[in-house]
Amino acid sequence: MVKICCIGAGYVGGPTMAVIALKCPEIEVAVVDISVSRITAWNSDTLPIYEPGLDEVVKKCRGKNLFFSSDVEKHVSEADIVFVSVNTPTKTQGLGAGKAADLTYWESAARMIADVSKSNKIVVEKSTVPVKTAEAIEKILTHNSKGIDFQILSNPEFLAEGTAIQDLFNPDRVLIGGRETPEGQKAIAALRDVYAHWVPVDRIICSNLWSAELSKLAANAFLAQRISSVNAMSALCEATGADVSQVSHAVGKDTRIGPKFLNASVGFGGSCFQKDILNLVYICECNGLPEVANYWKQVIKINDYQKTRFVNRIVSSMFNTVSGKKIAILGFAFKKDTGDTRETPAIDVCKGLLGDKALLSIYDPQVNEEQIQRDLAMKKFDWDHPVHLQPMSPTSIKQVNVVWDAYAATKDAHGVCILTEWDEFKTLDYQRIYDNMRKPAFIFDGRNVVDEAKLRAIGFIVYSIGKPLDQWLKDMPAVA
Ligand SMILES: NC(=O)c1ccc[n+]([C@@H]2O[C@H](COP(=O)([O-])OP(=O)(O)OC[C@H]3O[C@@H](n4cnc5c(N)ncnc54)[C@H](O)[C@@H]3O)[C@@H](O)[C@H]2O)c1
Ligand SMILES: O=c1ccn([C@@H]2O[C@H](COP(=O)(O)OP(=O)(O)O[C@H]3O[C@H](CO)[C@@H](O)[C@H](O)[C@H]3O)[C@@H](O)[C@H]2O)c(=O)[nH]1
Repeated sequence: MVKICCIGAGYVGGPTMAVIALKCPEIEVAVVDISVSRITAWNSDTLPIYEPGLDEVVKKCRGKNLFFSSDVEKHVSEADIVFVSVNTPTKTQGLGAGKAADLTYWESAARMIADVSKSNKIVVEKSTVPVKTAEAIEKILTHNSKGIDFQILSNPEFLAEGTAIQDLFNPDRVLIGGRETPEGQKAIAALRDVYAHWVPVDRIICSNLWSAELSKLAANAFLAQRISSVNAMSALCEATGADVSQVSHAVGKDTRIGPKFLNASVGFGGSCFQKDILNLVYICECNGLPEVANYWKQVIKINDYQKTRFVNRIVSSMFNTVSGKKIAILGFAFKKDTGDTRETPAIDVCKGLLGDKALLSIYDPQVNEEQIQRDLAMKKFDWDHPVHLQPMSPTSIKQVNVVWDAYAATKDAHGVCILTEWDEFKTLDYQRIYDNMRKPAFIFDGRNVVDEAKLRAIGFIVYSIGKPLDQWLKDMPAVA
């Protein structure tokens, strides 16, 4: 029986391995992690991550050919294929701080693999890593190999959160990079056989190692660039009276451009886009390509601009101060259908409003108070470390109140900000919300989910990203 072990039971390792176990009943899959609490949660009825469809897949395989364990060394030593799906955070100190990927966790996983291995292994990079990481890992493994043969493959993951199971069941492509030697090609074939259990072979792309590593960074940079492009347009739409939804629709109808990923928003979030672009920028700089680095840096700059612009709109339209005013925040996750808050634009918007002394009442159907307080207290990039190594927040922020209902959040509020596109925000009883708010009552829609005309008819002053402005907002221009 082929044995697979995945180091890292996170958003990628957990769902990816659960799907491999489901689709390949004759393969034994073990997912291991240094975080005991994560493993305990994977073995319980409440999984550590919320992802539609994940519970069913885990329930079908857990205890049969899918195991979650904190006995990392045992499972690694027994495996034929070892996936490494650990954190690759942005460095916060030292060379490349604020940009370069911190490979501490990757390196420690590689050294552990070398230490405990007694048989030949294929080691698969699942984490997103800088180009040429495979070479570094190869050096660590071969210098400590005790005669064991290690083949390194790059198999980046393209799943998006909220649709992870769907994406894993039906991927646009699976990418496998390996050495162009006979042994490298044999390793590629072995991994291809695993995916071929359910992925059509024409969607399994094989390449050299460096192309596979770079393709992951490139794909995320292109996706994020589309959002920054449409967000840049949204600012111009507000200035000119154009409507960004109409512009996106018209532009996306061009089959060369396509309609996806053209929704203007308060900014992109999530654990990957910013981190991976910063990593790409650093690699360009290290390779003596400052123009290319600056080109990609702009994608992040526009994203930061969009979040600041949103906060400035709120404050300026509410008579240039939100001090002591209750503002309801609807949605805190970085997108709908996930409880993940990593790099969510809500953190920057909330911090901006708190900086102007607002009182925040936050509601998100999947994010609890402890998480929100941690996020608002944490320093930039600290979130991307194993949970038990993250600094604890010393105190909770008193101006922040977390509630479990949109109506409680909005009661007596001066303004409402929609920061995640949860479906339930489309069908709220906005008349009831308006009746219970202070007047004038404002709605700032950072996701373009509400029907502005209906809300205006109720009496709200409405701001929707990239849409023609109310007279009120035109009269109170925001400083960009
Ligand atoms: N989240 C996504 O949607 C996504 C998608 C594609 C790629 N990625 C990439 O995949 C990687 C993992 O991302 P994630 O979102 O799953 O992160 P995560 O933080 O959810 O999970 C990583 C896990 O690795 C564990 N870990 C760290 N070092 C370890 C070690 N030495 N031994 C055992 N366990 C260890 C941590 O405790 C943690 O549970 C990152 O490189 C990320 O960029 C993420
Ligand atoms: O038109 C759009 C599409 C997305 N977003 C925002 O962009 C962010 C990222 O969304 P999405 O890409 O759907 O989610 P992620 O889970 O971050 O997935 C991205 O990052 C993963 C990690 O690398 C990759 O595997 C995926 O392919 C890539 O889509 C979220 O805040 C979205 O709200 C927009 O603002 N407008």
